[in-house]
Amino acid sequence: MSKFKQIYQSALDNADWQLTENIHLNQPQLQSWLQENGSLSRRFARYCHQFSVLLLAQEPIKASSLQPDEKAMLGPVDCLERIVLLHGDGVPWVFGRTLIPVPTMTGEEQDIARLGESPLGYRVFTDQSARRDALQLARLTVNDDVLWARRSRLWVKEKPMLVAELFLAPAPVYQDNSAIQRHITGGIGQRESRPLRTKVGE
Ligand SMILES: C=C(O[C@@H]1C=C(C(=O)O)C=C[C@H]1O)C(=O)O
Repeated sequence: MSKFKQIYQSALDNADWQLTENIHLNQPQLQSWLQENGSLSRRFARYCHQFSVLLLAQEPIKASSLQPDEKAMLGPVDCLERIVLLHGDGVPWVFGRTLIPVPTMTGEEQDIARLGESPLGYRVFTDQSARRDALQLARLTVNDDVLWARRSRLWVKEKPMLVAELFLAPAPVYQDNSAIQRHITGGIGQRESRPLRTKVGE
C-alpha cells in the first residue's frame, strides 16, 4: 500500500461526517464544488488538459467489514472497494474511495467492476437514471493542510454505491486561496481560477 493511500485512507476513515445543512461554508466556489450533484469527473476535466484516474486498489470487502454508517447507507452487502487518485494534468486532485455493492454490479452494470482507469463518474453519469443523495461533508487535517472531503451515495438504475472524495490541496476546488488553510507555511501558490474549457450551459 502506498504511503499516500495509507494517509488519505486513514483521514477518510476518521472523518467526522456532517450533513451539509450543519456546515456553513462562506466560500461560494468551494460550496459549489462540494455540492456538485452531477459528475465531478466531468467538471474536473474542464479544468485541465488531461484528466486521468490512477487505480490504487480494487478489492472485495465483506459486509462484516463495513462500518456501521456504511452498512446503514448500503445495507449489509458484500462490496467491491475501489480506490483511486484523480489527476488533472498529472497533479493529484482527489483521493477517492468507492464501495460498490456486489448486487449493484449486475445486469448492465457488470462493467463497473472492470472500469480500471476509466472514471467511475463518466460511466455512472452516462446513464439517465444516475442520481446522487445522502451528501455529507467533513473537514480533515492531512499533514499540514485542512482539506475538505465529501461522501455521497450514487444511484444507477436504483442500485447504490457510496463514494468518498478527499479534495487534495492542488484541486481547483480551492482556487479561491482563502478556501484552504495551511497550518505551518501559511499560504499556497496561485492557481488557475477559471476552467480551461467552458461548455454551453456552464
Ligand atoms: C463519482 C464520480 O467519479 C469520480 C471518479 C472516481 C473513480 O473513478 O473511482 C471516484 C470518485 C469520483 O470523484 C463523479 O464523477 O462524480
